[in-house]
Amino acid sequence: MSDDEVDEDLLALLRKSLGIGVNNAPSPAKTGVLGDAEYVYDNSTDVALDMRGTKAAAASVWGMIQEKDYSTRDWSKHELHPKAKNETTVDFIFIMDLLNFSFWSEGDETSSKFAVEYRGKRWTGYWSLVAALQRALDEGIPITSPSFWVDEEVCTDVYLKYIFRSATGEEMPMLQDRIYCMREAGYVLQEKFDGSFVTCLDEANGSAAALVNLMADNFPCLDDRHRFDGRTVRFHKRPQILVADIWACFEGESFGYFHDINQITMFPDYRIPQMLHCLGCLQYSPPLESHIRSRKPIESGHSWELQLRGCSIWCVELLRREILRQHPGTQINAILIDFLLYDTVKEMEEKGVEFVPHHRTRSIWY
Ligand SMILES: Nc1nc2c(c(CN[C@H]3C=C[C@H](O)[C@@H]3O)cn2[C@@H]2O[C@H](COP(=O)(O)O)[C@@H](O)[C@H]2O)c(=O)[nH]1
Repeated sequence: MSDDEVDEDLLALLRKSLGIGVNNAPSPAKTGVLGDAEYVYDNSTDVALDMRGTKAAAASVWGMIQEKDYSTRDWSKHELHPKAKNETTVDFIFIMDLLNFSFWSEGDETSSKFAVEYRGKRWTGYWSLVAALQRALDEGIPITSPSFWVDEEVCTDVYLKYIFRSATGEEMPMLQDRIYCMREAGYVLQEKFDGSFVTCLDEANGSAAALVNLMADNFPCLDDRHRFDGRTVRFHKRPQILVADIWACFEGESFGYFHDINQITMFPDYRIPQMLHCLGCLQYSPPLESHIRSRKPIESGHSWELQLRGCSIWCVELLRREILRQHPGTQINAILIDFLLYDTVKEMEEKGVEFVPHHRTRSIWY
């Protein structure tokens, strides 16, 4: 723990013991990830939100939701997403989101990036992961079983390299880190949760926030927290998208029931900030914009990266509030806005739309 972390905790302890500031404890909405995102937004110097752009974007996001009749049902419509509403699908989503990070290629867009051949198609990005998992299951490999991940006799690194083999000359980015995540998560599930993620769901007892915290507290490779401007900020992108994927897949029923699902925020990755900039919601300072346009890397934990992630979370929260203001009573949350933005940016990319590039931070957090 660094010095200023100790000071902060000591201060909190002192305040509590003196009864100072207790009654102005942060409102429920301001604790957790959303509160941390707002703190980053309030203290950002290289990323800003354009209020006019955000207002206009709220109208177009609402229009897209209406036009597509977008809902949790869309999750299962994706060709590669599992369809069965049972425990095997929960296991699939766990390994999928455990490894759901960093698919962008070091090369420029023309180079042959990592791709997985499956069902006669070449899948890239996030879909390359989903395709590799489905392909492994088709080949009779128990890729969703934690007991397989920890059996280093059978599930060797070489075997995993085969399982995640590429259809191009470029291997899966951060493969060794992914293998490490599988081993670590496998041991944690075996030692603490009877070898199954369903036990974690049971322990969370229908609370999305409890499940996110349980994952961040027990799975170090999911504990997506960083130091920003003298404070620890939590983004917890993969625990949150895991909860969201289960909620959407099961359409809020059975394993997907969470009474507090609306506490889940946007998932700060590298795609949505790009889309929010394209929509005119996010603005970059000239040095940051030129850095991103020239595809230069930004180190994990750098202030620029944390500003991009934190301001994106806060931006989607403002989009959600604006949609609710324009259309009171509508059933919309940060998850559906996020999913829609991701799918839209991928559709636009398919159509060859030119974007300002996404930022390039190599990390296991997203
Ligand atoms: N914020 C957010 N980030 C998302 C997704 C998804 C896919 N979710 C599916 C489930 C429901 C939705 O309808 C989607 O069909 C992947 N990612 C992240 O993007 C990056 C991959 O980008 P690219 O290399 O271009 O595929 C990587 O960090 C990955 O973790 C999302 O939905 N939201």
